[in-house]
Amino acid sequence: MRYAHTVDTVRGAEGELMARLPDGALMRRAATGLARVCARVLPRVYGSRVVLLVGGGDNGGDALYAGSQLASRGAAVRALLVGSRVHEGGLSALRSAGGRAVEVPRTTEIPAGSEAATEMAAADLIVDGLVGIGGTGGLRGPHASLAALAGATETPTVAVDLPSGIEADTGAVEGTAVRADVTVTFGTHKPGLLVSPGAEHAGVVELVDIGLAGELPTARLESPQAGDVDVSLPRPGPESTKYRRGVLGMAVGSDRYRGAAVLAAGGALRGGVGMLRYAGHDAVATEVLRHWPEVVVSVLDPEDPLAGLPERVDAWVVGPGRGVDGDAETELEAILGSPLPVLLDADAVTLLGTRPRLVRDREAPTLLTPHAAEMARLLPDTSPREIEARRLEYATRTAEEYGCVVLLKGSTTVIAEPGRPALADPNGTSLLATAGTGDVLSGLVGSLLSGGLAPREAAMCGAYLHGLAARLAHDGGPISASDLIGALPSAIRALRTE
Ligand SMILES: NC(=O)C1=CN([C@@H]2O[C@H](COP(=O)(O)OP(=O)(O)OC[C@H]3O[C@@H](n4cnc5c(N)ncnc54)[C@H](OP(=O)(O)O)[C@@H]3O)[C@@H](O)[C@H]2O)[C@@H](O)CC1
Ligand SMILES: Nc1ncnc2c1ncn2[C@@H]1O[C@H](COP(=O)(O)OP(=O)(O)O)[C@@H](O)[C@H]1O
Ligand SMILES: [K+]
Repeated sequence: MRYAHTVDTVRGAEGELMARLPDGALMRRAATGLARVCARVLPRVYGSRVVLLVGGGDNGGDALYAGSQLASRGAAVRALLVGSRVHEGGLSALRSAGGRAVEVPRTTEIPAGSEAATEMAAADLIVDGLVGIGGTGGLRGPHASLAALAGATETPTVAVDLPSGIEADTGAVEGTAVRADVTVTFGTHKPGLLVSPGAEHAGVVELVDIGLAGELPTARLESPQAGDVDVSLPRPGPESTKYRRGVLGMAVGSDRYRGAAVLAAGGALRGGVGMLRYAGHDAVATEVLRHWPEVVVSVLDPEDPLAGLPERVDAWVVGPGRGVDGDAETELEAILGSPLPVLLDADAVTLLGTRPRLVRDREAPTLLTPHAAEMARLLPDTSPREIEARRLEYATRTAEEYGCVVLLKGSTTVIAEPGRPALADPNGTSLLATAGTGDVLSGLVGSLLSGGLAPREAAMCGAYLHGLAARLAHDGGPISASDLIGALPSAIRALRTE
C-alpha cells in the first residue's frame, strides 16, 4: 500500500520530529534524497547543466541544497530565484559549492526568448522548487510563467515534494502547473500525487524516507499495490463449492441494451464467481446464455417484474442498461430491501438520485459505482466538471451523504467509505475510456462481493484488476470491453509477478 497524508498532518508530524532533531536535519535528509534521484535522472552529473526553479519557501530551500550537492559533484548549477525572499542557508550552500543564482524579474510574464527560458531549454535537468506543501491556490505571477516555460521545453524535470501548482490535499489544478517526469516526495505521499489531474503532473513518484513514518497517524488516502490485491482476492480452495465461492444475482441489461448484460456477465465469470444467476426478459436472457452457457438464467415476465427474481444469491449487481422506468424502479427497491450486499451502477445510480432514501436508510452493505455525470445526479447543484476536478473530495462527500461505499470511475478511480481512508487506484489507463468497460467492472466487482469481500475491498480489487487487464490486453492498438474480459484471468495471474 502507498499511504498519503494531508498537509496539516504532515506539518504536525514534522513538528514532533523536528523537536527531537538538530536544526535543519529534516531538510538535509530531504535534499540528499532529492540530489540522489537527480543524479540518477542525469546521464552523468559531472559537466551537466542543471537549472533550479527556486521559490521563497523551504521547497526552494530543498532545491538549493540539492543543487549544492550536484554542484560539488561537478554539475553547472544555476538557480532562478522568483520568491519575494529566498532560503538563505540553501543559497549560501549553493554559492559555496560553485553554483550561481540569478534573480528573475518579478513580472507576471517572463517572455519565451528571455535568458531564463533559454537556460531551461538548454539544461540537462530542471528542478522544480517553486512551491511545495506551502502552496495556496493556483500558481501566481512569475511562478506560473516559469512553470509554463519549463513545460514548453523537452528538458527532464524533477519536482521537489510535488509539482508546483497542484493542490497537495486534493490533486486539483487551477491554471498552470509544472509537469514533472519524476516527483521526489518527502516522508509520505500527498493525496494530490495519487489522484488526477494532479497525478498526471507527477510522473514517477519516488518517496524519500526522512524518518516521519513513526509520527504519522492513519492515512487520508491509500493506493493499493499488486500484493494488497493478491492477499485480498478470494481464491478457490479444496473445500470450495460453487455455492461457497459465491452466487451473484444480476439485474443488468434489457431487451434494448443486451450488450450490457453480456459484458457484466463476462466480468463476473472471469472474476471468479461461483455461480451467476442472471434475471432479465426473454430476448436479453437468451443473448446472455448464447454468450455464456454457464449462466443460470431466470426469464422475467414483463407483466410481473418481481415474480422471477432469483432468491438464493449472496450479492446483487443492479443497473447497467436496465432502464429507469417504473419496473426498473420497483425492481431496484425490492433488491435494496434485501439484507444482501448490493452494487448499484449506471441506471440504478440515476434512479437513486430521485430516491436517495433507498440507500440512506439501508443497513446492508451498498456500493455505488458512478462516473462523474452519474455522481452529479446524486449531488444536487454539482456539475460533472467540478467532480472531475476534485474527485477525492466528491467521492468522499457522496459516501458520507449516502452512508455507503462509493467507487467514482474515470481518470483516477477513487473509492470512499465513511470513516476509512479513501483509495486511489494506481492502474487507471485511458485505454478503458470506451463503451462497455464499466459494465465489465460492475460484474467483476459483483463477483468479489458475492465471494465475501467487503464493498471497499471488492471495489479496490476490481478496479485494480480492471486497469491491469486493460494494460495486458493492449498490444499497441485500441482495446474493447470484450478484450478486457478475456484478459481478466491473466491479470489475476499477473498479481503474483507484478
Ligand atoms: N514538511 C516536512 O516534513 C518537510 C518539508 N520540507 C520542504 O518544505 C516544503 C514546505 O515549505 P514551506 O512551508 O516553506 O512552503 P513552500 O511549499 O515552499 O511554499 C511557500 C512559498 O511559496 C509561495 N507561494 C505559495 N503559494 C503560491 C502560489 N500559488 N503562487 C506563487 N507562490 C506561492 C509563498 O509565497 P508568499 O505567499 O509567502 O508570497 C512562499 O514563498 C515542503 O514542500 C518540502 O519541500 C523538507 O525540506 C523537509 C521536510
Ligand atoms: N480517461 C480514463 N482514464 C482511466 N480510466 C478511464 C478513463 N475513462 C474511463 N475510464 C474507466 O472506464 C470505465 C468506464 O465506465 P463507464 O463510464 O461506466 O462506461 P460504460 O457505461 O460504457 O460501461 C470505468 O472503469 C472508468 O474508470
Ligand atoms: K515543487
